[in-house]
Amino acid sequence: MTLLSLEGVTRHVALPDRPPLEILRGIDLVVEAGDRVSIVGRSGSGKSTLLNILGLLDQPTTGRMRFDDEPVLLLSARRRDRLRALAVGFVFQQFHLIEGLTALENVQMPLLYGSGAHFWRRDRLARDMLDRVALGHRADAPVTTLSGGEQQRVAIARALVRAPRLILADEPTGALDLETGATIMDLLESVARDSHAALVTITHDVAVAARAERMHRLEAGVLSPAQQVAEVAA
Ligand SMILES: Nc1ncnc2c1ncn2[C@@H]1O[C@H](COP(=O)(O)OP(=O)(O)OP(=O)(O)O)[C@@H](O)[C@H]1O
Repeated sequence: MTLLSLEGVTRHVALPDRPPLEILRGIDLVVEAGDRVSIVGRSGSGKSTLLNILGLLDQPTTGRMRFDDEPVLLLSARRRDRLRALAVGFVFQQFHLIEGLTALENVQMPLLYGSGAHFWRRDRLARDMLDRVALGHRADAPVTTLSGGEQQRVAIARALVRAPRLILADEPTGALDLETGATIMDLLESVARDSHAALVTITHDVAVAARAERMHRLEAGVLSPAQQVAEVAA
């Protein structure tokens, strides 16, 4: 079942006294439910711009995009925000945890704005998620006392606590050493698989990209499928 599809998607930015900047050009991409996809690109290739579109944070300038069979460009901003909150979990390079809060409170954050059932069960749901990332014993620790790898595990628990159908991971291992990064990818893939969520990883790290079932290369705003690691590394 197709979760997300983009057809001929572009993103232009208006610049004063100059023609618009074409950041993304003719992007075609299909993400199936439970898929594992990676997108590799150098700095400035348009990765963040594409991630914002995939995560319903920004709109394409032109083209077609469907999320869960809904035409994204025709949705109201309110409906799009709701769809994002329900269906998308984000994992970032710099974790983006709230420093004054504990691990448990961070994981509960997305549940504060969810349905009543989520809200009232937030303690149990967040503790279960922390158990799944093997951090149940640190639930009450302030996140600032955790290591980088542990903080990323909290961020993964937070991204998954509302059981999103799409997880967007933006350089998820970028702030971690090699070994911790590999452990984090193992964990991210396994919790995504258990939750039947599709995982789209955006990275410049070819080893991380090669873990996906399907690789793509983004170059100067053009996305192309890559069969082999050598194609994304080139
Ligand atoms: N609002 C904007 N106004 C002008 N230029 C922009 C704007 N947004 C993005 N760009 C330019 O578009 C290009 C792609 O930006 P984007 O942030 O998507 O790249 P990226 O691949 O994520 O880069 P990095 O890996 O360095 O974060 C860059 O050259 C950037 O400077």
